[in-house]
Amino acid sequence: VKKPTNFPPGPVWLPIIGSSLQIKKEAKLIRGGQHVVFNTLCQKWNSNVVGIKLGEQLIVSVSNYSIIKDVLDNEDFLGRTSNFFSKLRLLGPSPGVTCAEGQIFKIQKKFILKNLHCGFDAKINDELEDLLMLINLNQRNIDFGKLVQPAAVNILWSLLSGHRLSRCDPKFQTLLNLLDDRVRAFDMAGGTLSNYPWLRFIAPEGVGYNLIVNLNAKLKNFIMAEINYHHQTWSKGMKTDLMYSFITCMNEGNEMSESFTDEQLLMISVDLFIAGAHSAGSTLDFVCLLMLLYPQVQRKVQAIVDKEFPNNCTITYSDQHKVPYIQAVIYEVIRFCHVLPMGGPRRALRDTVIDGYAVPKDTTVLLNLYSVMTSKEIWGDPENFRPERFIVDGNLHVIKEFIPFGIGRRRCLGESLARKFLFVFTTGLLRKYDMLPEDGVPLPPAVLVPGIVCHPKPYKVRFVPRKL
Ligand code: HEM
Repeated sequence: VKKPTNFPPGPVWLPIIGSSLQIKKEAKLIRGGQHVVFNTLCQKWNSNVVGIKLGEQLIVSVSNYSIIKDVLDNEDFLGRTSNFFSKLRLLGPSPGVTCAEGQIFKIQKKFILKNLHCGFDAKINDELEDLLMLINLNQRNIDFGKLVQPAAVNILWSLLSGHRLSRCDPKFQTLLNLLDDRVRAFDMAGGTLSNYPWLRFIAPEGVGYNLIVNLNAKLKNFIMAEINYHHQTWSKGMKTDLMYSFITCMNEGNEMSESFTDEQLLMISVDLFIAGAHSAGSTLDFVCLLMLLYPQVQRKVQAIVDKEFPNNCTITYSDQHKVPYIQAVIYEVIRFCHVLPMGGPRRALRDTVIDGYAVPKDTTVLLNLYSVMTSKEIWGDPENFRPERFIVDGNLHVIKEFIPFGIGRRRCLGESLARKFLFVFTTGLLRKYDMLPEDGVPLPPAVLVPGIVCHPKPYKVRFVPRKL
Protein backbone atom coordinates (compact mmCIF):
# COMPACT_ATOMS: atom_id res chain seq x y z
CA VAL A 1 0.00 0.00 0.00
CA LYS A 2 1.39 3.41 -1.01
CA LYS A 3 2.13 5.90 1.77
CA PRO A 4 1.46 9.65 1.36
CA THR A 5 4.52 11.51 0.00
CA ASN A 6 7.03 12.37 2.75
CA PHE A 7 4.96 10.59 5.43
CA PRO A 8 7.08 9.82 8.56
CA PRO A 9 9.04 6.54 8.42
CA GLY A 10 7.59 3.36 9.92
CA PRO A 11 6.62 -0.24 9.19
CA VAL A 12 5.15 -1.25 5.82
CA TRP A 13 1.40 -1.11 5.23
CA LEU A 14 -0.51 -4.17 4.13
CA PRO A 15 -3.94 -3.95 2.44
CA ILE A 16 -6.87 -3.49 4.90
CA ILE A 17 -4.86 -4.08 8.10
CA GLY A 18 -2.11 -1.50 7.48
CA SER A 19 0.69 -1.94 10.05
CA SER A 20 -1.44 -3.82 12.63
CA LEU A 21 0.48 -7.10 12.46
CA GLN A 22 3.88 -5.53 13.04
CA ILE A 23 2.53 -3.45 15.90
CA LYS A 24 0.96 -6.52 17.51
CA LYS A 25 4.24 -8.42 17.06
CA GLU A 26 6.25 -5.61 18.70
CA ALA A 27 3.76 -5.34 21.57
CA LYS A 28 4.01 -9.09 22.20
CA LEU A 29 7.81 -9.07 22.05
CA ILE A 30 8.32 -6.22 24.48
CA ARG A 31 5.16 -6.84 26.54
CA GLY A 32 4.69 -3.13 27.05
CA GLY A 33 1.94 -0.62 26.38
CA GLN A 34 1.55 1.66 23.38
CA HIS A 35 4.20 4.04 24.78
CA VAL A 36 6.89 1.35 24.84
CA VAL A 37 5.91 0.10 21.38
CA PHE A 38 6.27 3.59 19.90
CA ASN A 39 9.62 4.09 21.68
CA THR A 40 10.86 0.87 20.09
CA LEU A 41 9.58 1.92 16.65
CA CYS A 42 11.46 5.23 17.02
CA GLN A 43 14.69 3.37 17.73
CA LYS A 44 14.07 0.94 14.87
CA TRP A 45 13.41 3.72 12.34
CA ASN A 46 15.94 6.07 13.92
CA SER A 47 13.40 8.88 13.95
CA ASN A 48 11.52 10.82 16.63
CA VAL A 49 8.49 10.88 14.38
CA VAL A 50 7.02 7.56 13.23
CA GLY A 51 4.03 6.93 10.96
CA ILE A 52 1.79 3.86 10.88
CA LYS A 53 -1.62 2.90 9.55
CA LEU A 54 -4.18 0.91 11.53
CA GLY A 55 -7.24 -0.02 9.50
CA GLU A 56 -8.15 3.22 7.71
CA GLN A 57 -6.49 5.44 10.32
CA LEU A 58 -3.22 7.27 9.76
CA ILE A 59 -1.30 7.59 13.01
CA VAL A 60 1.84 9.60 13.72
CA SER A 61 3.66 9.30 17.01
CA VAL A 62 6.07 11.94 18.28
CA SER A 63 8.76 11.11 20.86
CA ASN A 64 10.92 14.09 21.69
CA TYR A 65 10.34 17.10 23.95
CA SER A 66 10.99 19.92 21.49
CA ILE A 67 8.95 18.29 18.69
CA ILE A 68 6.12 17.50 21.14
CA LYS A 69 6.19 21.12 22.30
CA ASP A 70 6.04 22.36 18.69
CA VAL A 71 2.96 20.17 18.12
CA LEU A 72 1.28 21.34 21.33
CA ASP A 73 1.92 24.98 20.44
CA ASN A 74 0.58 24.52 16.89
CA GLU A 75 -3.11 25.32 16.24
CA ASP A 76 -3.10 22.69 13.44
CA PHE A 77 -3.19 19.99 16.13
CA LEU A 78 -5.95 21.32 18.36
CA GLY A 79 -8.40 18.69 17.13
CA ARG A 80 -9.24 15.43 18.87
CA THR A 81 -9.27 12.08 17.13
CA SER A 82 -12.64 11.48 15.58
CA ASN A 83 -13.13 7.81 14.75
CA PHE A 84 -15.86 5.31 15.42
CA PHE A 85 -14.38 4.47 18.80
CA SER A 86 -14.18 8.06 20.00
CA LYS A 87 -17.81 8.59 18.92
CA LEU A 88 -18.79 5.52 20.91
CA ARG A 89 -17.30 7.30 23.90
CA LEU A 90 -19.96 10.00 23.59
CA LEU A 91 -23.41 9.36 25.01
CA GLY A 92 -25.27 11.46 22.47
CA PRO A 93 -24.77 14.23 19.94
CA SER A 94 -22.83 16.60 22.23
CA PRO A 95 -19.02 16.53 22.33
CA GLY A 96 -18.50 17.40 26.00
CA VAL A 97 -15.10 19.03 26.41
CA THR A 98 -12.48 16.34 25.73
CA CYS A 99 -13.77 15.73 22.20
CA ALA A 100 -15.04 19.27 21.51
CA GLU A 101 -13.35 21.53 18.97
CA GLY A 102 -13.67 25.13 17.73
CA GLN A 103 -15.96 27.63 19.44
CA ILE A 104 -17.85 25.11 21.57
CA PHE A 105 -14.52 23.84 22.96
CA LYS A 106 -13.43 27.36 23.91
CA ILE A 107 -16.75 28.19 25.61
CA GLN A 108 -17.08 24.91 27.50
CA LYS A 109 -13.46 24.74 28.67
CA LYS A 110 -13.62 28.33 29.91
CA PHE A 111 -16.86 27.58 31.74
CA ILE A 112 -15.46 24.48 33.47
CA LEU A 113 -12.19 26.16 34.45
CA LYS A 114 -14.15 29.01 36.00
CA ASN A 115 -16.74 26.92 37.83
CA LEU A 116 -15.06 23.66 38.81
CA HIS A 117 -13.08 25.04 41.73
CA CYS A 118 -16.00 25.82 44.04
CA GLY A 119 -15.07 24.37 47.46
CA PHE A 120 -12.12 22.22 46.24
CA ASP A 121 -10.23 22.24 49.53
CA ALA A 122 -13.16 21.31 51.77
CA LYS A 123 -14.23 18.48 49.46
CA ILE A 124 -10.71 17.04 49.29
CA ASN A 125 -10.38 17.21 53.08
CA ASP A 126 -13.78 15.51 53.58
CA GLU A 127 -12.64 12.61 51.41
CA LEU A 128 -9.31 12.37 53.22
CA GLU A 129 -11.14 12.20 56.57
CA ASP A 130 -13.36 9.44 55.20
CA LEU A 131 -10.34 7.49 53.97
CA LEU A 132 -8.51 7.85 57.31
CA MET A 133 -11.61 6.56 59.08
CA LEU A 134 -11.73 3.50 56.83
CA ILE A 135 -8.04 2.81 57.37
CA ASN A 136 -8.60 3.13 61.10
CA LEU A 137 -11.14 0.31 60.87
CA ASN A 138 -8.92 -1.95 58.81
CA GLN A 139 -5.19 -1.38 58.57
CA ARG A 140 -3.93 -4.64 57.08
CA ASN A 141 -3.74 -6.19 53.70
CA ILE A 142 -5.12 -3.18 51.88
CA ASP A 143 -5.44 -2.87 48.13
CA PHE A 144 -4.75 0.87 48.17
CA GLY A 145 -5.93 1.53 44.60
CA LYS A 146 -9.38 0.17 45.45
CA LEU A 147 -9.54 2.45 48.47
CA VAL A 148 -8.46 5.72 46.81
CA GLN A 149 -10.22 5.44 43.44
CA PRO A 150 -13.64 5.96 45.12
CA ALA A 151 -12.25 9.02 46.93
CA ALA A 152 -11.31 10.60 43.60
CA VAL A 153 -14.73 9.70 42.10
CA ASN A 154 -16.51 11.16 45.13
CA ILE A 155 -14.62 14.47 44.92
CA LEU A 156 -15.65 14.78 41.28
CA TRP A 157 -19.24 13.80 42.04
CA SER A 158 -19.34 16.33 44.83
CA LEU A 159 -17.99 19.12 42.58
CA LEU A 160 -20.61 18.25 39.98
CA SER A 161 -23.65 17.61 42.12
CA GLY A 162 -22.86 19.52 45.33
CA HIS A 163 -22.97 16.52 47.65
CA ARG A 164 -20.75 13.55 48.40
CA LEU A 165 -22.04 10.01 48.52
CA SER A 166 -21.43 7.63 51.40
CA ARG A 167 -19.38 4.57 50.47
CA CYS A 168 -22.23 2.42 51.83
CA ASP A 169 -24.81 4.12 49.59
CA PRO A 170 -25.85 1.64 46.85
CA LYS A 171 -26.05 4.62 44.48
CA PHE A 172 -22.31 5.21 44.97
CA GLN A 173 -21.51 1.55 44.33
CA THR A 174 -23.54 1.75 41.11
CA LEU A 175 -21.55 4.77 39.95
CA LEU A 176 -18.20 3.15 40.81
CA ASN A 177 -19.11 -0.09 39.08
CA LEU A 178 -20.33 1.73 35.98
CA LEU A 179 -17.12 3.77 35.69
CA ASP A 180 -14.86 0.76 36.32
CA ASP A 181 -16.75 -1.50 33.93
CA ARG A 182 -16.74 1.17 31.26
CA VAL A 183 -12.96 1.69 31.51
CA ARG A 184 -12.47 -2.10 31.37
CA ALA A 185 -14.80 -2.41 28.36
CA PHE A 186 -12.95 0.35 26.50
CA ASP A 187 -9.63 -1.31 27.39
CA MET A 188 -10.90 -4.62 26.10
CA ALA A 189 -12.29 -3.18 22.87
CA GLY A 190 -9.04 -1.16 22.68
CA GLY A 191 -7.90 -0.23 19.23
CA THR A 192 -9.92 -3.01 17.61
CA LEU A 193 -13.17 -1.07 17.27
CA SER A 194 -11.53 2.19 16.19
CA ASN A 195 -9.48 0.47 13.53
CA TYR A 196 -12.13 -1.98 12.32
CA PRO A 197 -15.56 -0.54 13.27
CA TRP A 198 -17.34 -3.01 10.97
CA LEU A 199 -16.43 -5.78 13.42
CA ARG A 200 -19.40 -4.68 15.53
CA PHE A 201 -21.72 -6.19 12.91
CA ILE A 202 -19.87 -9.51 12.90
CA ALA A 203 -18.93 -9.98 16.55
CA PRO A 204 -20.68 -7.32 18.68
CA GLU A 205 -20.17 -9.36 21.86
CA GLY A 206 -16.60 -10.45 21.15
CA VAL A 207 -15.27 -6.96 20.43
CA GLY A 208 -17.06 -5.46 23.43
CA TYR A 209 -19.46 -3.31 21.37
CA ASN A 210 -22.66 -4.50 23.09
CA LEU A 211 -21.10 -4.11 26.50
CA ILE A 212 -20.10 -0.49 25.83
CA VAL A 213 -23.53 0.43 24.44
CA ASN A 214 -25.20 -1.12 27.47
CA LEU A 215 -22.89 0.63 29.97
CA ASN A 216 -23.31 3.95 28.15
CA ALA A 217 -27.09 3.71 28.53
CA LYS A 218 -26.80 2.97 32.27
CA LEU A 219 -24.32 5.81 32.87
CA LYS A 220 -26.54 8.21 30.96
CA ASN A 221 -29.57 7.28 33.11
CA PHE A 222 -27.55 7.65 36.28
CA ILE A 223 -26.23 11.16 35.53
CA MET A 224 -29.46 12.38 33.88
CA ALA A 225 -31.36 11.60 37.09
CA GLU A 226 -29.08 14.05 38.95
CA ILE A 227 -29.35 16.66 36.17
CA ASN A 228 -33.15 16.41 36.30
CA TYR A 229 -33.08 16.83 40.07
CA HIS A 230 -30.95 19.96 39.61
CA HIS A 231 -33.47 21.36 37.09
CA GLN A 232 -36.33 20.79 39.54
CA THR A 233 -34.53 22.47 42.44
CA TRP A 234 -32.75 25.25 40.53
CA SER A 235 -33.46 28.89 41.28
CA LYS A 236 -32.20 32.04 39.56
CA GLY A 237 -28.44 32.69 39.74
CA MET A 238 -27.66 29.41 41.56
CA LYS A 239 -23.97 28.46 41.29
CA THR A 240 -23.31 26.19 44.26
CA ASP A 241 -22.09 23.28 42.13
CA LEU A 242 -21.10 22.67 38.52
CA MET A 243 -24.56 21.39 37.52
CA TYR A 244 -26.40 24.43 38.95
CA SER A 245 -23.82 26.80 37.39
CA PHE A 246 -24.34 25.10 34.03
CA ILE A 247 -28.14 25.32 34.29
CA THR A 248 -27.81 28.99 35.23
CA CYS A 249 -25.85 29.60 32.00
CA MET A 250 -28.44 27.56 30.10
CA ASN A 251 -31.34 29.63 31.45
CA GLU A 252 -29.69 33.02 31.19
CA GLY A 253 -30.23 33.16 27.45
CA ASN A 254 -27.07 35.00 26.31
CA GLU A 255 -25.16 34.35 23.07
CA MET A 256 -23.21 31.53 24.75
CA SER A 257 -26.17 29.53 26.02
CA GLU A 258 -26.64 27.71 22.69
CA SER A 259 -23.94 25.19 23.61
CA PHE A 260 -25.40 24.76 27.12
CA THR A 261 -27.74 21.79 26.80
CA ASP A 262 -28.58 18.80 29.00
CA GLU A 263 -26.73 16.52 26.59
CA GLN A 264 -23.66 18.72 26.91
CA LEU A 265 -23.86 18.78 30.72
CA LEU A 266 -24.17 15.00 30.70
CA MET A 267 -21.09 14.67 28.53
CA ILE A 268 -18.87 17.07 30.47
CA SER A 269 -19.81 15.15 33.63
CA VAL A 270 -18.66 11.92 31.97
CA ASP A 271 -15.49 13.65 30.69
CA LEU A 272 -14.52 14.76 34.16
CA PHE A 273 -15.00 11.25 35.58
CA ILE A 274 -13.21 9.53 32.72
CA ALA A 275 -10.28 11.94 32.52
CA GLY A 276 -10.03 12.64 36.24
CA ALA A 277 -10.95 9.75 38.50
CA HIS A 278 -8.56 7.08 37.33
CA SER A 279 -5.65 9.42 36.53
CA ALA A 280 -5.65 11.05 39.97
CA GLY A 281 -6.48 7.77 41.76
CA SER A 282 -3.78 5.74 39.97
CA THR A 283 -1.14 8.42 40.57
CA LEU A 284 -1.89 8.32 44.31
CA ASP A 285 -1.73 4.51 44.12
CA PHE A 286 1.81 4.91 42.71
CA VAL A 287 2.68 7.39 45.49
CA CYS A 288 1.88 4.66 48.02
CA LEU A 289 3.81 1.95 46.13
CA LEU A 290 6.87 4.20 45.83
CA MET A 291 6.72 5.04 49.55
CA LEU A 292 6.86 1.28 50.20
CA LEU A 293 9.72 0.79 47.75
CA TYR A 294 11.67 3.80 49.06
CA PRO A 295 11.08 3.87 52.86
CA GLN A 296 13.88 6.43 53.32
CA VAL A 297 11.86 8.89 51.18
CA GLN A 298 8.74 8.10 53.21
CA ARG A 299 10.60 8.85 56.47
CA LYS A 300 11.94 12.12 55.10
CA VAL A 301 8.42 13.21 54.04
CA GLN A 302 7.11 12.32 57.53
CA ALA A 303 9.86 14.27 59.27
CA ILE A 304 8.99 17.35 57.20
CA VAL A 305 5.24 16.93 57.80
CA ASP A 306 5.84 16.63 61.57
CA LYS A 307 7.93 19.79 61.59
CA GLU A 308 5.77 21.98 59.35
CA PHE A 309 2.27 20.76 60.25
CA PRO A 310 2.26 20.07 64.01
CA ASN A 311 -0.72 19.58 66.33
CA ASN A 312 -3.06 17.96 63.85
CA CYS A 313 -3.65 21.25 62.00
CA THR A 314 -5.53 21.00 58.69
CA ILE A 315 -3.16 20.81 55.73
CA THR A 316 -4.23 22.64 52.59
CA TYR A 317 -2.57 23.09 49.24
CA SER A 318 -1.75 26.71 50.05
CA ASP A 319 0.83 25.25 52.49
CA GLN A 320 2.79 23.54 49.74
CA HIS A 321 5.40 26.30 49.45
CA LYS A 322 6.55 25.38 52.98
CA VAL A 323 7.47 21.85 51.93
CA PRO A 324 9.31 21.82 48.58
CA TYR A 325 10.70 18.32 49.20
CA ILE A 326 7.16 16.88 49.43
CA GLN A 327 6.21 18.64 46.21
CA ALA A 328 9.37 17.22 44.64
CA VAL A 329 8.38 13.70 45.75
CA ILE A 330 4.97 14.09 44.09
CA TYR A 331 6.55 15.49 40.89
CA GLU A 332 9.00 12.60 40.82
CA VAL A 333 6.20 10.03 41.27
CA ILE A 334 4.34 11.63 38.35
CA ARG A 335 7.52 11.59 36.23
CA PHE A 336 8.56 8.07 37.20
CA CYS A 337 5.08 6.57 36.72
CA HIS A 338 3.18 8.82 34.33
CA VAL A 339 -0.26 7.23 34.20
CA LEU A 340 -1.12 8.82 30.82
CA PRO A 341 2.13 8.06 29.00
CA MET A 342 0.68 8.92 25.57
CA GLY A 343 -1.08 12.15 26.64
CA GLY A 344 -4.38 12.81 24.84
CA PRO A 345 -4.64 11.87 21.14
CA ARG A 346 -4.83 14.85 18.77
CA ARG A 347 -6.17 15.21 15.23
CA ALA A 348 -4.53 17.28 12.49
CA LEU A 349 -7.13 19.87 11.49
CA ARG A 350 -5.47 20.40 8.06
CA ASP A 351 -2.64 19.05 5.91
CA THR A 352 0.41 20.04 7.90
CA VAL A 353 3.98 19.17 8.88
CA ILE A 354 5.79 17.70 11.90
CA ASP A 355 9.59 18.00 11.97
CA GLY A 356 9.66 18.27 8.17
CA TYR A 357 7.37 15.23 7.58
CA ALA A 358 4.00 15.54 5.87
CA VAL A 359 0.98 14.92 8.10
CA PRO A 360 -2.30 14.74 6.17
CA LYS A 361 -5.52 16.24 7.56
CA ASP A 362 -7.33 13.99 10.07
CA THR A 363 -4.19 12.02 10.98
CA THR A 364 -4.21 11.01 14.65
CA VAL A 365 -1.16 12.43 16.42
CA LEU A 366 0.06 10.65 19.55
CA LEU A 367 2.40 12.48 21.89
CA ASN A 368 4.71 10.12 23.69
CA LEU A 369 5.11 11.88 27.05
CA TYR A 370 6.76 8.70 28.35
CA SER A 371 9.70 9.40 26.03
CA VAL A 372 10.07 12.84 27.64
CA MET A 373 9.80 11.51 31.21
CA THR A 374 12.45 8.86 30.52
CA SER A 375 14.85 10.91 28.37
CA LYS A 376 18.51 10.54 29.38
CA GLU A 377 19.33 13.96 27.87
CA ILE A 378 16.77 15.68 30.08
CA TRP A 379 17.09 13.79 33.36
CA GLY A 380 20.54 12.17 33.25
CA ASP A 381 19.41 9.15 35.32
CA PRO A 382 15.69 8.77 34.46
CA GLU A 383 15.72 5.15 35.67
CA ASN A 384 16.28 6.28 39.28
CA PHE A 385 13.50 7.49 41.58
CA ARG A 386 15.20 10.64 42.86
CA PRO A 387 12.94 13.48 44.11
CA GLU A 388 16.07 15.64 44.70
CA ARG A 389 16.24 16.28 40.96
CA PHE A 390 13.39 18.77 41.49
CA ILE A 391 15.21 20.65 44.28
CA VAL A 392 17.84 23.36 43.80
CA ASP A 393 19.19 25.37 46.77
CA GLY A 394 16.40 24.01 48.95
CA ASN A 395 13.68 25.29 46.61
CA LEU A 396 11.40 23.50 44.19
CA HIS A 397 13.10 23.54 40.80
CA VAL A 398 10.76 23.87 37.82
CA ILE A 399 12.07 21.83 34.90
CA LYS A 400 10.55 23.09 31.66
CA GLU A 401 10.49 19.63 30.08
CA PHE A 402 8.28 18.32 32.91
CA ILE A 403 4.90 18.51 31.17
CA PRO A 404 2.74 15.73 32.68
CA PHE A 405 -0.47 17.72 32.12
CA GLY A 406 0.37 18.80 28.57
CA ILE A 407 0.72 22.47 27.59
CA GLY A 408 -1.21 25.00 25.55
CA ARG A 409 -4.93 25.40 24.91
CA ARG A 410 -5.73 21.72 25.38
CA ARG A 411 -3.73 21.17 28.56
CA CYS A 412 -5.40 19.18 31.35
CA LEU A 413 -8.23 21.09 32.95
CA GLY A 414 -8.03 19.06 36.14
CA GLU A 415 -4.40 19.92 36.84
CA SER A 416 -5.01 22.06 39.92
CA LEU A 417 -7.50 19.54 41.34
CA ALA A 418 -5.01 16.71 40.75
CA ARG A 419 -2.16 18.66 42.38
CA LYS A 420 -4.26 19.50 45.46
CA PHE A 421 -5.61 15.97 45.77
CA LEU A 422 -2.13 14.42 45.60
CA PHE A 423 -0.62 16.90 48.03
CA VAL A 424 -3.35 16.78 50.68
CA PHE A 425 -3.72 12.97 50.56
CA THR A 426 0.04 12.26 50.60
CA THR A 427 0.74 14.56 53.55
CA GLY A 428 -2.49 13.63 55.40
CA LEU A 429 -1.87 9.87 55.15
CA LEU A 430 1.82 9.98 56.00
CA ARG A 431 1.20 12.23 58.99
CA LYS A 432 -1.04 9.58 60.58
CA TYR A 433 0.41 6.30 59.35
CA ASP A 434 3.58 4.48 58.40
CA MET A 435 3.01 2.63 55.15
CA LEU A 436 4.59 -0.84 55.16
CA PRO A 437 4.48 -3.81 52.82
CA GLU A 438 2.62 -6.90 54.00
CA ASP A 439 5.04 -9.27 55.82
CA GLY A 440 6.59 -11.81 53.50
CA VAL A 441 4.84 -10.53 50.37
CA PRO A 442 7.35 -9.11 47.85
CA LEU A 443 6.47 -5.76 46.27
CA PRO A 444 6.15 -5.46 42.49
CA PRO A 445 8.42 -2.99 40.69
CA ALA A 446 6.86 0.41 39.95
CA VAL A 447 6.02 -0.25 36.32
CA LEU A 448 3.00 0.90 34.32
CA VAL A 449 0.30 -1.68 33.66
CA PRO A 450 -1.18 -0.45 30.36
CA GLY A 451 -4.80 0.64 30.10
CA ILE A 452 -6.77 3.74 29.11
CA VAL A 453 -5.12 5.07 32.27
CA CYS A 454 -2.09 3.06 33.45
CA HIS A 455 -1.96 1.68 36.99
CA PRO A 456 0.47 -0.23 39.24
CA LYS A 457 0.77 -4.00 39.47
CA PRO A 458 -1.26 -5.37 42.40
CA TYR A 459 0.31 -4.94 45.84
CA LYS A 460 -0.90 -4.78 49.42
CA VAL A 461 -0.10 -2.18 52.06
CA ARG A 462 -0.22 -2.25 55.84
CA PHE A 463 -0.92 0.99 57.71
CA VAL A 464 0.68 1.35 61.15
CA PRO A 465 -0.51 4.30 63.28
CA ARG A 466 2.35 6.65 64.09
CA LYS A 467 3.14 7.67 67.66
CA LEU A 468 3.03 11.45 67.51
C1 HEM B 1 -2.35 13.11 37.89
C2 HEM B 1 -3.50 13.32 37.31
C3 HEM B 1 -3.68 13.78 35.88
C4 HEM B 1 -2.81 13.74 34.82
C5 HEM B 1 -1.38 13.21 34.78
C6 HEM B 1 -3.50 14.32 33.68
C7 HEM B 1 -2.96 14.50 32.43
C8 HEM B 1 -3.65 14.95 31.32
C9 HEM B 1 -3.10 15.03 29.98
C10 HEM B 1 -1.68 14.66 29.59
C11 HEM B 1 -4.08 15.50 29.17
C12 HEM B 1 -4.01 15.70 27.65
C13 HEM B 1 -3.67 17.12 27.30
C14 HEM B 1 -3.50 17.32 25.82
O1 HEM B 1 -4.24 16.80 24.99
O2 HEM B 1 -2.53 18.01 25.49
C15 HEM B 1 -5.25 15.73 29.99
C16 HEM B 1 -6.45 16.23 29.51
C17 HEM B 1 -7.58 16.37 30.29
N1 HEM B 1 -7.68 16.16 31.64
FE1 HEM B 1 -6.20 15.54 32.87
N2 HEM B 1 -4.77 14.68 34.07
C18 HEM B 1 -4.91 14.38 35.41
C19 HEM B 1 -6.03 14.61 36.20
C20 HEM B 1 -7.21 15.15 35.75
C21 HEM B 1 -8.37 15.44 36.59
C22 HEM B 1 -8.44 15.23 38.11
C23 HEM B 1 -9.36 15.88 35.77
C24 HEM B 1 -10.77 16.31 36.10
C25 HEM B 1 -11.10 17.22 36.93
C26 HEM B 1 -8.81 15.91 34.40
C27 HEM B 1 -9.50 16.34 33.29
C28 HEM B 1 -8.98 16.42 32.01
C29 HEM B 1 -9.75 16.81 30.84
C30 HEM B 1 -11.24 17.14 30.81
C31 HEM B 1 -8.86 16.80 29.76
C32 HEM B 1 -9.17 17.19 28.31
C33 HEM B 1 -8.82 18.67 28.13
C34 HEM B 1 -9.02 19.19 26.71
O3 HEM B 1 -9.32 18.41 25.82
O4 HEM B 1 -8.86 20.40 26.52
N3 HEM B 1 -7.52 15.47 34.45
N4 HEM B 1 -4.96 15.39 31.31
